[in-house]
Amino acid sequence: MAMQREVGVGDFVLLDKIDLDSFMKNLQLRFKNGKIYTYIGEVCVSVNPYKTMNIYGQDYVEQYKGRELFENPPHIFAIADSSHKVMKQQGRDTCIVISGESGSGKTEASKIIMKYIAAVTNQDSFRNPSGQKEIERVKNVLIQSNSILEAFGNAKTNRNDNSSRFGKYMDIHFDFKGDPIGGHINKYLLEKSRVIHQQPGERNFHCFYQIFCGASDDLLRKLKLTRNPDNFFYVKQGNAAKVDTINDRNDYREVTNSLNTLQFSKDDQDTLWRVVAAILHLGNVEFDVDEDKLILKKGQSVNNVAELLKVEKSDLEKALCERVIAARGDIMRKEHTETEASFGRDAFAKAVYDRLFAWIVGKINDAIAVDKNNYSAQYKSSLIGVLDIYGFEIFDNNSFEQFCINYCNEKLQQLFIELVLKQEQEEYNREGIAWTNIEYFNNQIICDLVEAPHKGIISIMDDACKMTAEKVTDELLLEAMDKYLKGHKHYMSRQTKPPEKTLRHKIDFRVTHYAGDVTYCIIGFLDKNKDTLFQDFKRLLYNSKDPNIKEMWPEGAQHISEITKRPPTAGTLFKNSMQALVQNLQNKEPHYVRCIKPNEIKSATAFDEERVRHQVSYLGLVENVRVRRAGFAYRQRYDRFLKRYKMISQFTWPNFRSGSDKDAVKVIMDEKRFADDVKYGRTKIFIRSPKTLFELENARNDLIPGIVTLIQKTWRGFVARQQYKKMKALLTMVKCYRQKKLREYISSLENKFRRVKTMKDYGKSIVWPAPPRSLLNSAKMLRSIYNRWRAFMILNRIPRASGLK
Ligand SMILES: Nc1ncnc2c1ncn2[C@@H]1O[C@H](COP(=O)(O)OP(=O)(O)OP(=O)(O)O)[C@@H](O)[C@H]1O
Repeated sequence: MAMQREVGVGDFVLLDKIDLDSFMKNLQLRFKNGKIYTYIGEVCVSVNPYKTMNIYGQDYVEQYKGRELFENPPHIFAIADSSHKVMKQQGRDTCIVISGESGSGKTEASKIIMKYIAAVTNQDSFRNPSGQKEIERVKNVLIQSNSILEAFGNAKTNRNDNSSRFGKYMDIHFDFKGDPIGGHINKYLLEKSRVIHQQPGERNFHCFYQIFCGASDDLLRKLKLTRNPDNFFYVKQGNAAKVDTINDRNDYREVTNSLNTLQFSKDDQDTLWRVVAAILHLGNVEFDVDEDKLILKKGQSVNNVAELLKVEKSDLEKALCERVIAARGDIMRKEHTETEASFGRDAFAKAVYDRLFAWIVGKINDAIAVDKNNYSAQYKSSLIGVLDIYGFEIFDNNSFEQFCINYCNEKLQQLFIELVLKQEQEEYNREGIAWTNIEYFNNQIICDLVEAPHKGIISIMDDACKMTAEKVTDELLLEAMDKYLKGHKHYMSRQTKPPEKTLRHKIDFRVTHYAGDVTYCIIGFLDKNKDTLFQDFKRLLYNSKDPNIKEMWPEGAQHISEITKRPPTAGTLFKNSMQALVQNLQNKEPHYVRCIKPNEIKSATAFDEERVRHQVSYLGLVENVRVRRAGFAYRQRYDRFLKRYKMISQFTWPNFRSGSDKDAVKVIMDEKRFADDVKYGRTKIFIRSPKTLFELENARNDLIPGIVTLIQKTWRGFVARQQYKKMKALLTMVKCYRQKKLREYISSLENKFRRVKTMKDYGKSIVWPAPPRSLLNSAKMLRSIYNRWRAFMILNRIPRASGLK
């Protein structure tokens, strides 16, 4: 809560005015000053710094470990720590939802969170070294799974060199001590169209290039590949086919290491690269028409595909050129047109890759699953879910994919608002403070527009897909949508609203999302929703001699007569997965990281105001501030509040002795005349306006120098007194020591010289003991006294008169 020393405000809730302009001003000010994190209550807004920040080291881990959010400047570590703390202390499942557009830093954020959790766990390892090893293994496996997922699920796009082309939800399971013991990954909507087509300047998935740079000559030979990707149609269209030799080679090595760590067997790895190579060869399969008959152009590609997928070449050729259809109960084969054949080949390539990716995720899940033998059910475990999912997308041309992604955002936003409101209301209830009803945007109406049974867009699309294939077109689908949705507040097309000239006739429709209007082009919706893959391909792969490939295509086992059974459409599958995701998240204590991309040029300094403004709107951030604030800008527990501000009243400084913490807080607020701006809950104080808090902070800051001087003075006095005491004690010790040594010396002399008078030589033969250093002078004096005495005794023996003779 050190907001005074912050740049701008560290929490948007403390803005004087809640509107987009004030929000932007604060965000920009903080970004320019290197503050990339800002809170909205417990939500962390993160702006991609596009440079290495020195804020993730061990020193920062120590600073944030076990601390409350308000104790330190805003940081993503604080969100990770809070999530881990709730999970560990209250045994509740938590989740961290990370959202933002492509390149805004979601994946980096999820990696930072995972590394933080790895850094703060498994710390009492000395008690149980074998347990420690297992936890270290789990952490390592969880982190290494990233490089595999990135190789197969990420690609270079025009917006991000390492863009995740799928949504990811990862559960990390913890034991009762809060140490990670395993995990599970769910993937959503892999952008499989990238396998067959890339925009200019973009690349296919990384693995397609890694293989050319990293694989040994021997492996390349087995995969029937040359080192040059330009020979393969599926990787060269983006004009970015040029591999980044060093990076791709290093990444290949890293992936191979990770595959080994995650226990992908040699056979598994063999399957994996064979399938990737098969797709590359499939892209080179071409068709021709010879005397009205569809034929495959001559070349090695089909042979290569068949060999790599371990299927019969003749079966593959058949599947590429014709399909089985059921007509009035009869099973017949129908030859493709050339267009159908190319479409079928591409659908095949996409589906094979999609299944491969799903299989990889499944294998990773096997490797990171909680070991039930090690952690028996009696140990209650909790989890943290990390959701790294695509943000709202609006392009010049929006298609089925953007439609799904935006629907996903709509649902998550709805969930977010619901959960924040629920949390707020619960807190108000607990504290006995009356809830102020606030107006907020209800996304449910848009979610319904998409997902409602019978009259939602997905349902209308499904109905269209069920109609006899030949007759239905995208145009007819749009007509059906117009018919059912005409008059809906959030839907329009040129047909339902003719004056809307920006919409193209029979091509466009527009949805008013919470983040703004998005125009979708209907062309391709039907095909993408149907996601047709001819049954022949499924059977072909089910009959592969490679058991891994067979395992990827279980539905190929269906009997030929079952072909008319329609699999669920892409839209319905996505809708179901979103509904399951939301249901899953609903049961968890949520934490949010909202990522923002400051510019399009990957610059560490540029702040493209217009682009950021859009993102702030798409993420609904100003709405978040309004809901979070719900009448009160700030709230805090009495004990913590008192600890921070007790110095500003003479009645509470240094200690308040006439009542509870709440009474003390009341005394402060009354004395400073803030009583009208606050409400007193059962355990917390609620402050309405940020101004009050700033004034409290100012008062505190004015007093701090005096207090610091006082503390320094007291401390210095204390230290000096301690030193004085120590010195005195030391002198006494020295004195005692010297006296002791003297006593010892004297007594040894006494012993030696006791009978000196009776000795003939008066003790000349006596060896003097070495004196202690501190008595060197005294010893010298004693010796000279003795010498004089001895001389006297000798002279005394001589009669006085003898010398006179
Ligand atoms: N905290 C950070 N510190 C330094 N650089 C960062 C940080 N966050 C993001 N970046 C930079 O921005 C790039 C894009 O980030 P990231 O891949 O996480 O975006 P994303 O939101 O996951 O995008 P996509 O949706 O396309 O996958 C990173 O490769 C990295 O260079």
